[in-house]
Amino acid sequence: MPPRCLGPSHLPLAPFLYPALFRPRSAHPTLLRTAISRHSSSSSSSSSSSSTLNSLPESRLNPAPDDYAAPSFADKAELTIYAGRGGNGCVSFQREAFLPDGPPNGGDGGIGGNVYIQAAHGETSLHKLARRRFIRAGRGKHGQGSGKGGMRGEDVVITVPVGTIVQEIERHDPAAEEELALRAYQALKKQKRRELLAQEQRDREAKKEAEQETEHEDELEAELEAEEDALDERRRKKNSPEDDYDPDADNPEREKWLLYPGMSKSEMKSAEFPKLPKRTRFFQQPPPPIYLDLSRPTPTPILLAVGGINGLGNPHFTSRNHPRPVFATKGEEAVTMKISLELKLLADVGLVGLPNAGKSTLLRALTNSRARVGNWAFTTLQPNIGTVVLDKYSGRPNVKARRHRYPSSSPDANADDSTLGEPRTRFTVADIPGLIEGAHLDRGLGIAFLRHVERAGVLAFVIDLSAGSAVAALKSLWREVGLYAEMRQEEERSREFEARVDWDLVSQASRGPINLMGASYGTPLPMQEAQSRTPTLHIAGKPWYVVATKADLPETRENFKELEKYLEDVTEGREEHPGGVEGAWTKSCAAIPVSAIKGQGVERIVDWTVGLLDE
Ligand SMILES: Nc1nc2c(ncn2[C@@H]2O[C@H](COP(=O)(O)OP(=O)(O)OP(=O)(O)O)[C@@H](O)[C@H]2O)c(=O)[nH]1
Ligand SMILES: [Mg+2]
Repeated sequence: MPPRCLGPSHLPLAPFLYPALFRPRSAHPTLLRTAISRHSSSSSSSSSSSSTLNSLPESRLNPAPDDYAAPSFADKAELTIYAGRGGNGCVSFQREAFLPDGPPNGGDGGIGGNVYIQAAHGETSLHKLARRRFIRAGRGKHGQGSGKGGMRGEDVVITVPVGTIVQEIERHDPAAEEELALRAYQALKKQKRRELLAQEQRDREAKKEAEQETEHEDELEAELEAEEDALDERRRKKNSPEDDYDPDADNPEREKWLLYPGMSKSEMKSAEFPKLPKRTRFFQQPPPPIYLDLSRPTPTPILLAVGGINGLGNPHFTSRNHPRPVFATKGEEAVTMKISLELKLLADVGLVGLPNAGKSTLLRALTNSRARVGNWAFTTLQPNIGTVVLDKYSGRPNVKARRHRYPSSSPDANADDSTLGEPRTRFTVADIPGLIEGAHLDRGLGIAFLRHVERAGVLAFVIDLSAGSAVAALKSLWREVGLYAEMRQEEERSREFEARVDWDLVSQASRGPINLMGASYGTPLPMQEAQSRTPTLHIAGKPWYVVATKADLPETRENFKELEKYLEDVTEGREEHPGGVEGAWTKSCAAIPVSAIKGQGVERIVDWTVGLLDE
């Protein structure tokens, strides 16, 4: 269905909104009435006082410079996460009256807690996580006497906003390191044994030769000499550092044992341990590097770092050789990981414009936002998100919409169940700081904020009709956006990380936390692959339109006419796309004249946007 926009006949607007220039589309009277009543009530309610900045009365849409709400916001955070280590096993024996040598009854330690991550609606910023910096899961408690097992360490779930990208920076996995140390030790041991055997062989051969060469007369003398030599040799070997080598002394496995408290050092040194039982973690640690693109709410938490294995109590080691084992095993150290979180807000519409174009005023006019407005460049320093409510819960939605889908989801992927198939009741609008020429080179407030509109379903270019040629402004904005998109694509291509979330599997998993690398989930599917396949055009492939704002100001009409003519040419193919991108979306390029400060014309934006989102 084509985007809908209200025709001039339905709009009791001032002549500066050029109704004759606006292309007629199907109208939606219900929406119109509510939208108009909302804005007229909001502007009339506060028309008594007057603003110091312009001649218009102070209102919600023309607020005083200090009338704004600035919620805390951070779109980047770096966290160090610590999974909990496992609790130690306990060495203990039953003691009772008339039972001096009771059986072993040491309890097992508790398993360490895991660290998970989950994307949820409702979260909009990473500032709390950025302040925390460290996240620790609970450690498993040690086992106790009388067979008491230690408590399991508490799991931690990191909740992030939908649209967060998680990247692993570094990790320390003691279990993997231990495994390496053990392998190195076994290789060394093998080599030593081989050397010893070779030495013995050589000695035997030398002795044999000496025996053959010796004459009968001095046989006795030679034998004595040989014996002396052998004795010397043995003495020399004994004093040599090589002979000090005790194959078991630096066995890394010894480190894993825990001995009965109060045992002397020599006892500890001479203690003989059985073979360590082979144990695996209950959850498998996802292999490095982790890369997650949480562009949809995750129904269940995703595992990041696995807690350590618990130690075993001494009853596990009772055997014929060790009827009263005075040892237990220690709990395993757990994974430590450094991750970076980057939030790309997921709004349906992204407002892109030069500084002071009127983006924040437009956001205020469209939504209940209290974004800061000021007559100077870079009033907005952080992205603002507002929600346009279409359904007033008065029975049926004001705008009939089909399905609400996430813009970044691939067509065949299952979206979050809670939002699929529902009529559209709202959409979100992101207002970002203004862009200046060279923004893609990080000039002005730079590209840092362009990523917030990168994922929007629709782009709205907000252009100030009173500030020079609107066509030139549009071209310059598209140039910046296009160059940014190019840079992002380069980045994506050279990215070595592979995403590892299989969203289909994630949505199938009905309950319990997700272990991405668990055997039951099979080979992980690189989600990024699915995503990078679709947006070859990246931002240029998205539907867009122009909001020509400040239309109430004098002498803006010609500028708008020129803009509209230009956009018509772009739609018809007579002019190339303003960003010069081949194959970019030019299906129905429209310019909507508005006076955001008076709340006039903004309802057209709502209707047009819904049309584009549902296209
Ligand atoms: N006359 C008129 N003035 C407007 C309109 N919209 C915004 N303004 C004024 O333009 C100035 C800038 O508005 P903002 O909404 O702060 O502009 P912005 O694009 O968010 O600016 P930055 O955040 O700095 O990029 C303010 O003084 C507004 O009152 C409009 O429709 N008509
Ligand atoms: Mg602003």
